[in-house]
Order: sequence, then structure tokens, then C-alpha cells
Amino acid sequence: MSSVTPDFRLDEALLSKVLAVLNAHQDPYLKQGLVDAGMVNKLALEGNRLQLGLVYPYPCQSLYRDTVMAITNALVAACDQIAEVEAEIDLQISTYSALASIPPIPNVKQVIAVASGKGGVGKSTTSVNLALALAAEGANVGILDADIYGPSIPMMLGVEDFRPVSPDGKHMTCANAHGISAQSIGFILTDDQAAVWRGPMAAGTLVQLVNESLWQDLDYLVVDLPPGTGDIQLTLSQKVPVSGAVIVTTPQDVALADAQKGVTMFQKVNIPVLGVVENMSFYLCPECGHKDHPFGSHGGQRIAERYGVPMLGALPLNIQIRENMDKGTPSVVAEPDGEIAAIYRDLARKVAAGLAQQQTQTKVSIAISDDE
Ligand SMILES: Nc1ncnc2c1ncn2[C@@H]1O[C@H](COP(=O)(O)OP(=O)(O)OP(=O)(O)O)[C@@H](O)[C@H]1O
Repeated sequence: MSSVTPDFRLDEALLSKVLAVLNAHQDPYLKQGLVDAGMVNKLALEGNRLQLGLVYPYPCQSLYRDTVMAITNALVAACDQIAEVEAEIDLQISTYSALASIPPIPNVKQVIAVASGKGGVGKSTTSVNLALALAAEGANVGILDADIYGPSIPMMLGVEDFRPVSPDGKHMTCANAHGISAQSIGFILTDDQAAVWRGPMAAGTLVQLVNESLWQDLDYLVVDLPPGTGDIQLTLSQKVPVSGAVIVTTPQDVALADAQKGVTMFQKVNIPVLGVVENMSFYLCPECGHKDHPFGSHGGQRIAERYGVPMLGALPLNIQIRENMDKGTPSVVAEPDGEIAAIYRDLARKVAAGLAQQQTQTKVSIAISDDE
């Protein structure tokens, strides 16, 4: 997956042993050994310390430490010459659009469209938490609120008062919230003004918002589409260089029927569907811990199976998700170590791993010796 030429400075016998150990370590999201995934780009021995360079094509920095620990233990056990491992980990994400005919957005490597067939299923909630989870895993992220008839992202990110300015008379600044950039039609228009727009006008304005915002070197731009599978969604998917789409649904039959339309819409325009998120999937009674399925069960899984796309995750119906949103601090930042944040981060890693790319962003150095 990495385009970097590997720099291996070990003698042949040690090199083959080390590569075998590294390839026996499966990346949980790419489902490949580290060597087969093209992630090993540097190997050198200094005394009994192995210097290891790893390149990730998707953000997962919360897993780095455990990965390095597991690799270190395996290498130390298998190779007498190695007593410790010093790992340097890069994140490289490359520019990619599913439709080669659409030029890339300046400063944006990949665009993830988040869609739902039906309104109110939690599409914006998912978009915001997905964007924040990608950022928490080490990526530079922006979010575009394209939900023209109900722009809720300014409120969800606690930046309702932001008003864009245009330093060059051509582009608009974005809001910064919890470490991500955000742009919304809600920063510019009142709800009443946007609600009366007809499809073509709305779609045109949204394409303008995508292209004329001052994005700052984004790895991912998450686009929160309006609900439905009509003209706006179609125009956006044909005019914006989308890399992949995520479909949000609840387990209810009516939502599922609409979600299926969403999957087929993207498949028709050759945009890969990265998977389905089932929101409000279950309810855990805070008193007795009983798990209930108020909207039915396994609907998202059925859609995923029918269309051959991954099931990305299931979020509970949980009052804290709504309360955190209403306060402008989504669960991923309000309770970063909580169970909800963990589900969103897993979802983010699955989405990003599904997109597969490269370009150096961050460098993290972790050194673990065998006496830890
Ligand atoms: N898993 C959840 N548990 C509890 N409340 C949730 C959950 N997901 C979303 N909500 C709440 O449900 C409401 C609708 O969510 P959201 O605005 O994300 O839906 P949407 O699909 O984007 O809606 P629209 O179609 O209007 O754009 C919000 O008040 C949100 O806080």
C-alpha cells in the first residue's frame, strides 16, 4: 500500500526472520500481514535495538502502542539479535476520488459522503462523531454540513455564532471546533432562507461551499448530505470528488427501505459504499442492563449482506449521545474514553481502512524494550 521504497539494512538471515514475524502480525482493519500490506518501510539494527519504520494508510494512533508492544514481543522471542524495538510510525493518506473525471478539491485528500435515505435517523450525529473520531485517530479532518434543509452541525459542534470571512474575496474561512474544520450553510443563511430553496439551487450552492471553503490540508472531508436520494444527493455525488459513502440507518423497516435506495444510488454512480451504520440499534436499560431493540434488530446487517458492503457498527439509543450533541460537545470529545466513543473510533478506523491510501502526515516515535 505504501509508495515509499523500503530501506532494509539487515543481513539476509535476520531480514527474512524479521519480515516473517512482521507479516505474521495481521493489521486488524486491513486484514493483512504488515509486510503484505506494504506498511514496513524501514529496518535497521543498532546494537541490539531494531529500528522499525511503519507506514499506516489509515489513522489508528490509539492502536500504535499495543501494535508496537505485540511486534516487539514477537521479534524479541524470535530473533536472538533483537532486545528492543524502536518504531517510527507515519500516517500516509493519498488523494483519491472514486470518479477520476472530477478534479480533486484543493487541500483535501479524500471525501467521505454520509447519507441516509430517511430523515432523523442520526446521520448528522454520525457524521460529526465520525469526523471527530478520525481526528482522534490522528487525521486532519473537516466536515461540511450539506444538510441544507436542516443544518445542525453548527449547533452540534458548538459554533453557531461563527460567520465565515473571505480573506481573498474568493474563498470562505471555516470554523474550528474540537480540532476539526467545519463549514455549513447554517453559518451563512437562516433556516428559513435555506428551507425554501429548490433542488438545483441548493445543489449548486453546496458544490460552491465544497470548492470555495478554505480547507486546511485535510486528509478527510466528511460531507453530511441531506436525507433522501434525490437530485441534491445525485448532483453532489457527480460534482464532488467523493472517495466513498457511508449509509446511516435505524433498524426500522421504513428506514431500511430508504437506506437500500441510498446504497443503490451510490453504486449506480460508481461511488463505493464503505458500509452501513445502524444507529439507535439497541437500548441498554441503565437500571438492569437489559438490552432491548425498540426499532427491530439486525436490519443494518441484512442490508450490508444483501448489497455486499461492510456493517460498520451499531450505536445504541443513548440519551448521552443526544445530550452531548445538544451541548455542542459530541460524545467522541465529551467522553473520549467511554464506550460510545470507542464504537465511533472503531467505525472511523473501518471507514478509513476501507479507503486505502497514503501521504505522510504525522510522525510518532514509540520505543519499547523487552523489559517493559
Ligand atoms: N444513537 C442516538 N441516541 C440518542 N439520540 C440520538 C442518537 N442518534 C441521534 N440522536 C438524536 O436524534 C436527533 C436526530 O439526529 P440527527 O440530527 O443526527 O439526525 P439526521 O438523520 O441527521 O436528521 P435530519 O434528517 O433532520 O438531517 C438528534 O436530536 C440527535 O441528538
